[in-house]
Order: sequence, then C-alpha cells, then structure tokens
Amino acid sequence: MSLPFITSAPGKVIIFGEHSAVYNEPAVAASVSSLRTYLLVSQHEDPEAVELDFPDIQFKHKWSHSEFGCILKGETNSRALEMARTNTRELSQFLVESLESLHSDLKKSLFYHAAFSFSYLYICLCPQVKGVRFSIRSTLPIGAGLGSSASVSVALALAMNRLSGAITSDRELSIEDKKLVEEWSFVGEKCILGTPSGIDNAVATHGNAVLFKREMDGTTNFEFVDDFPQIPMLLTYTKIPRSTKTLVSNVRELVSKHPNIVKPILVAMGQLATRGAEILDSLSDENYHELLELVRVNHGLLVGLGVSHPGLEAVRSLSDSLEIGSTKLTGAGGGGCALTILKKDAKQSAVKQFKDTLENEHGYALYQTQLGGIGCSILPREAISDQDLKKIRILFTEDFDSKHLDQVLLPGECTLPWIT
Ligand SMILES: Nc1ncnc2c1ncn2[C@@H]1O[C@H](COP(=O)(O)OP(=O)(O)O)[C@@H](O)[C@H]1O
Ligand SMILES: C[C@@](O)(CCOP(=O)(O)O)CC(=O)O
Ligand SMILES: [Mg+2]
Repeated sequence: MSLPFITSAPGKVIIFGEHSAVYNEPAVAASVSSLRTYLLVSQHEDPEAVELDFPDIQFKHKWSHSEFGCILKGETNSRALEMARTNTRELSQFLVESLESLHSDLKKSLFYHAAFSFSYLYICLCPQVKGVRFSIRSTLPIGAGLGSSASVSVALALAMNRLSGAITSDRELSIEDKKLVEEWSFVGEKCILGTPSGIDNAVATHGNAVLFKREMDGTTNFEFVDDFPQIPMLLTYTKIPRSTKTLVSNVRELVSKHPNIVKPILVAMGQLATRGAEILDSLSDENYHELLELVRVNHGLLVGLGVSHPGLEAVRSLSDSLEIGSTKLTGAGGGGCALTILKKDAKQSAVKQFKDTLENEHGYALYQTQLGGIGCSILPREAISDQDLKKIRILFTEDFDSKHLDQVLLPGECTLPWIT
C-alpha cells in the first residue's frame, strides 16, 4: 500500500433511541455526511516510528516500534493476540493489561482512551507496519453527541485494514470491506467508551439512515431507511462538554438500582424508535405531527434517565415557548447537542428568534445540515495528484478552520475521487 493515503468517516445524529440502544433496543440514526473526520496516513522520517498526531485535541505521541515488542513477541502472547483478533465481541484482557502498562505514563491524561483505542487497533490489525504517522483532523465538534469518537474509530479501522492488505478495493468498498470496518470500529468505540451499542460506528461506516438493533448474541441488524426524508431541523451545539463514557455508565448504575422502573423506559424508547422509523419511511402531512410527538416523548424519557442538562433544557423550553417544533437531546446528552424538528407551519420570524437567542444570549452554535449520505471512504495515493497532495499535507499540519478542510476534502463535494 503506497503512502500517503487518506480515509474519512462522517458523524451522525441519533433521531430516536440513544442510551436504550446500549440495551439492545432499536434506534434510528442518520449520518451527517458533511461533518467528517479525515485521517492522513503518511510515511515517517524515522523508519522505526509509529506516531499519532491528533491536533484537534492537542495530542501527539510517538512510539518506537520496539516498544510494542513486549506484546508482540513470544508464543503465549501470539496465542492471546490471535484470540483478540478473532473474538472481537469482547476486549482481550491480555491486550488491555499489556497496553495499560505500556501507556502507564499516559494513564492520568485525558488522552489515555485515544491512545489506548489507537494502539489496540494497531496491534490487532497492522502490527508489522512502522515508519508511519497517523494524523487526524475533524470538522465535527468533539464530545458533542455527533459521534466524533465513532468517526475516528471508523477512519482508523479502514486505514489499518488497508495497511494490512485486508481491504484492497480500488473502485468501490465492498459489503465485506464495510463489515470489516464496522466490526473493528466497534472495537475502537469499546476502547473509548466501554459498552457502546454500535449504532454510531455502524452509521459512520455505512452512511445513510438506519434502523439499528444489536441482538443479544452481539450481531448487528439494521435496515436502511430508504429515501430518508429531508426533515426541516436544526442542530444546536450547547458547547457544554461531557463524556459519553460517564453518561453511559451513569445510566447503567440507574438501571441496576431501579431495574423495574428504568427497564420499561428503555423498552418504551425502543418501541418509539420502531414507530419513528415507520413514520420516516412514509412521511406525510398526516403523520408529521406524530413524528413531532415522538421526539417530545423521547426527550422526556431521556430526562427520566438523568442525561439532560439545564443547557439542553433551555433549548427545549425555547422551542416550546416559540412553538416552532419539538426538541430532544441527541447523542449521550449531559450537554453536547440538541435536535429540533421544525413544525411545517413554524413561523420564520419565530425560527429566527430561536436561533438569535441561542447564538447571542447563550453562546451556542447552530448547525444546519442535511442528514444521510456518504459513509466511510478512502483516497488512495494513486488518486491524489502531487499538487493536491501538497495542499492536503498543509491542512494536516497547520491550524486551518474546517471550511478549508471541506473545500479540499469533502467527499461528494470536492473534486478528489474518493472511493466509497
Ligand atoms: N478529532 C479528534 N481527534 C482525536 N480524538 C478524537 C477526535 N474526535 C473524537 N476523538 C475521541 O473521541 C472522544 C470523544 O468521544 P465521545 O465522548 O463519545 O463524544 P462524541 O462521540 O459525541 O463526540 C475524545 O475524547 C477523543 O478520545
Ligand atoms: C449514548 C449512546 O446511545 C450514543 C452516544 O453517542 P455520542 O458518543 O454522544 O455521539 C451510546 C451508544 O449508543 O453507544
Ligand atoms: Mg462517541
């Protein structure tokens, strides 16, 4: 595989069923194909180096390949690694402990999970590769509920499977390629957040909109929502930081404390997601009102799980009082983003007041973006001209804003021949 090459994966919006999805309930999500993570895999000046460069979170780390030797060498280790590679449903205890001691200097840092997830995938997928740098840039807000963690895992899983030779397609990614990316990006999400449902990385891999369900045996089951309707909606980013890992584990505590009360809430969310998907599949003037109702109910149930935040309630309450539509938190909650589905007859002046108040009085950011579209994608070296390569290298090394990244790299919009 010639270097450099680039991979990319989109963020997502969960429309129904965040949190309950972790408990094998169905959920509906769509990719946000214009908000993406890009990964540049390039040659390192040092032939022994494996370097991670994550400027968005100001994290850079370089390993010498020999540092991984203590994990890779020996017959017992080889057997344990083989298990880790074949049984992707559980993280390998051997690898978790080995990486913990290798990264003991990072243990207390905020970046531990990013380094852990990267090196877990690296050891499993392409441990023979060295003299390489992995640089990530994203136009997604991080920790906002739009699936930045999953898009990073998908971009890494695609790149590492390409480096190992497991993915070789040069015209179109096949169903098998995407299955492999989905499987390994789920492992990456597990490293970052413990017990993910798999919906975020499934959407970031396959794109479009899906009704998703993880079965009890660990397999994933999803149906694409055909012709996903472009619903008039607004995404509000409260800029309130939070961690998906913490929120998911808080809900787990609540479930184990009050199973008889909380489990029915999760089941109701699953029912709601199934009905929501039916409506989205055949959206009409008649059932549009029901869609708005389901959004309202879903938010109320999430409040019951304790994953809202006063900052999100401010968005919900303003959309209610201006009567513009229904608002729910999206993603793990606790801050991050809220999704407002607008009423068909929402007054333009009220929508404007909604946006102005949130931006000017609360300092929130509003995104107007289309849902659905391209999933993971790859740009091989052969498809990049030397001139474009120069531009791309600059984007990954200098502090450019996301507009520049989009102009040069956005799949479907730019002129580069992305393989999807
Ligand atoms: N651009 C990025 N560069 C490096 N790491 C990232 C990036 N985006 C996300 N991550 C990883 O994902 C974590 C945030 O994931 P999470 O809490 O699940 O929020 P969300 O997925 O909603 O954005 C970060 O702490 C970091 O480990
Ligand atoms: C809370 C959850 O349903 C969604 C988390 O999404 P995000 O990381 O907040 O973008 C967890 C999951 O489904 O894995
Ligand atoms: Mg996440």
